[in-house]
Order: sequence, then structure tokens, then C-alpha cells
Amino acid sequence: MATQVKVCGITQPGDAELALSLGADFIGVIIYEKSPRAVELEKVPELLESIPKGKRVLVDVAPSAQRLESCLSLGFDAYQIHFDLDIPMASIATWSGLVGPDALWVAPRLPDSEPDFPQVLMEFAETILVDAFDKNAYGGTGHAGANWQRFLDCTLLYQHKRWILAGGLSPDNIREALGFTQAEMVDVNSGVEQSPGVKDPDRLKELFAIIRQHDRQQDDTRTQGDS
Ligand SMILES: O=C(O)c1ccccc1NCC(=O)[C@H](O)[C@H](O)COP(=O)(O)O
Repeated sequence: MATQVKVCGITQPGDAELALSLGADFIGVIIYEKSPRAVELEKVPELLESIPKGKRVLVDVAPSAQRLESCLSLGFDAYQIHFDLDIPMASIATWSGLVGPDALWVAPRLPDSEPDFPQVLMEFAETILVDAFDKNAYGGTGHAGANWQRFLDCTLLYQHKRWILAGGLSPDNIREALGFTQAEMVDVNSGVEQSPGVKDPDRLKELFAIIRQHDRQQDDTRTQGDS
């Protein structure tokens, strides 16, 4: 089974095309204005021309209902929303109502000290992104590792959801991350960049090569188990 890969923080068509040619399943476009990878709303339609339908993920931080509603006509397939846990549940319910639970990808900012994953979120979204924690940033932190155990626990506890492992994944740690978590889907951003918003072709290629090698090893192990 092929590990699904989302490449996030894409700001230019060439990077989207390279990621897609390597096998990216999803491309993330960040519209959060404070992100160094933010794409202005007026420039989104042109960028989306380089990303096929079915693979377009909008990334934002706790948008108002009006803002999210105004994004619905842009042509995204999924909406990855980062937020703090003290946000009113009504906001999450509103996002879910606007885009639907199948298209809502929730990315709660969870301090490492928070022992349990907030079960209440399950009601609103089918896809959940477990990211690294940083008190000064919502995503694209480049921090790796601390959340792997949480991710593994969540996937075992809530097997009916789609879980995405994120946070500082790169060619340097993706093999270990996949081995530890058995993630079926990963999200990469700063670990394959030259600078914020500009991807590094060599690191992207290396990342995909390692992921596909992991996939082949998994398939071989399964086949041996069947025989
Ligand atoms: O990248 C940003 O600047 C960003 C800002 C605000 C919300 C989300 C953001 N990025 C989301 C992602 O790139 C990924 O989903 C995830 O955070 C992993 O990023 P990284 O640790 O850089 O691999």
C-alpha cells in the first residue's frame, strides 16, 4: 500500500508540478496571512491551475465563517484548519457545516503536556492532522518527533478516522517516522524547503524515494506473511 503524501506550503506552480510528478497525493496552499508561505487570495486561482482537482488543500488558521465561505468557490477539495483548543466548539461545527466533515481536516494545536486527544473533534471531521506543537506557530514549525507516540495512540484508538502525521518530516527522519508510527498519510513542508515557500527539488526527490522504499518493504513483509 502506498503511503499518501501531502506537500504543503506550495507557493509556485513549478513546485506543485514537481511534487505531483513525484507522486504527491495532495498539495497544500496556505492562505493564513501571517505565514511566510501565505499565498494571497487573488493569486490562488492561478496557482490552482497547476494542481489537479481532487488534490487541492486549503490551509488556514481559525477562519471566520465569512472568510471560509468566501473561499468555497476557489475550487479546493479539502480545508485543513489549524486552531487552538480553547476555540468555541461552535466554530468547528460551523466549518464542518460549511465544507462537510469529509472535506474538513482538523489540525488542533495540542501542547505536548495535553495527555489526551480531544475526542469531541471526531464529530466534525473525518480527517485529523497531528502536528508538532509550538506556542508561537500553528504549523510549518519543522519540529519533529515529539508527537509520534500521540499519533500512534490516536490511530489505534480511532481507527475509523484518517490520520495525517505532520511536523518536521524530512528525508532525514521520514524512514524512522514511518517505521515508528506506521502512518498511512504524511504531510511535509519545511523539511523539503530551500527557504519558506520554496521547495528544494533534491530533498523532495529524496523524500519520495525513501517513502516508496518503505512502501515496498511493507508490501514484501505482508506478502511473506501471507505465504
Ligand atoms: O507553514 C506555515 O507557515 C503554516 C502556518 C499556519 C498554519 C499552518 C502552516 N503550515 C501547515 C503545514 O505546512 C503542515 O501541515 C504542517 O504544519 C507541517 O509543517 P512542517 O513542520 O514544516 O513539516
